[in-house]
Amino acid sequence: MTPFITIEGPDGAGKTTLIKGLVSLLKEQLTVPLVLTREPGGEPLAEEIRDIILDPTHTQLDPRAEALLYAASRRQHLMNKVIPALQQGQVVICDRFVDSSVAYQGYGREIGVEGIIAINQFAIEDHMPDLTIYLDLTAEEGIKRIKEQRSNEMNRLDREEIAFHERVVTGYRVANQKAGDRVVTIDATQTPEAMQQEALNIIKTRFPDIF
Ligand SMILES: Nc1ncnc2c1ncn2[C@@H]1O[C@H](COP(=O)(O)OP(=O)(O)OP(=O)(O)O)[C@@H](O)[C@H]1O
Ligand SMILES: Cc1cn([C@H]2C[C@H](O)[C@@H](COP(=O)(O)O)O2)c(=O)[nH]c1=O
Repeated sequence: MTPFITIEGPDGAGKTTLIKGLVSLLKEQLTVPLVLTREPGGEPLAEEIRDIILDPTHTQLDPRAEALLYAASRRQHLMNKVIPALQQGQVVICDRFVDSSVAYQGYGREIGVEGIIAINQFAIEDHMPDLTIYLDLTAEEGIKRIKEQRSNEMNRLDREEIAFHERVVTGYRVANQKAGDRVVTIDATQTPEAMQQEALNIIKTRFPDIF
């Protein structure tokens, strides 16, 4: 089976920027096809759920309803895009997956990790990523980047108070320590080019057979 690789990190850590550069490097070097996708979303119905979740006017969305919507979007995307691609021998790179729910809903919303893991086990069964690359940045730096460079595109989650984003970063770091070698951390204060090269090297070391 080809690998399922996820990219994680707090808002503004540089996931979108990293993925863009990494995908062009990978396309030159991989011997198998590559599918790039994202959560929430990645396929038509899941994208509709994304629009509901991230709409800045949906300020009344209940935290547990939000967690369930992320899990529903995840299930839909997993069944209709990720698993079929892996079965066809494609490498899947996904911008966010279940670790985001643990960090944002479990820690950020303070729902608790056990409940989030339970609803996500129902959603994903045993389909965990083979590798997760975590971009480590403080909440303050990530939100600063977004406010300075992308303030016209701030979604409902981006607009949360800084304490929420700090809990998200703490949550990621605690959860990563329990995840063993599935999660590899990259220092996201580096230049985009240095981060892309480091991510490429991590993937080459872990999955030499796809190059
Ligand atoms: N390594 C970097 N150093 C400095 N600025 C960066 C770096 N990578 C990305 N940026 C800038 O930070 C902002 C956020 O980057 P990007 O959209 O890639 O982050 P993201 O992790 O995808 O954010 P989100 O989770 O909110 O979608 C952008 O304006 C981008 O140009
Ligand atoms: C998958 C997932 C995402 N989130 C949050 C994280 C971000 O703030 C938004 C998605 O926006 P992006 O620009 O595509 O990163 O949603 C979350 O809270 N829980 C999740 O499971």
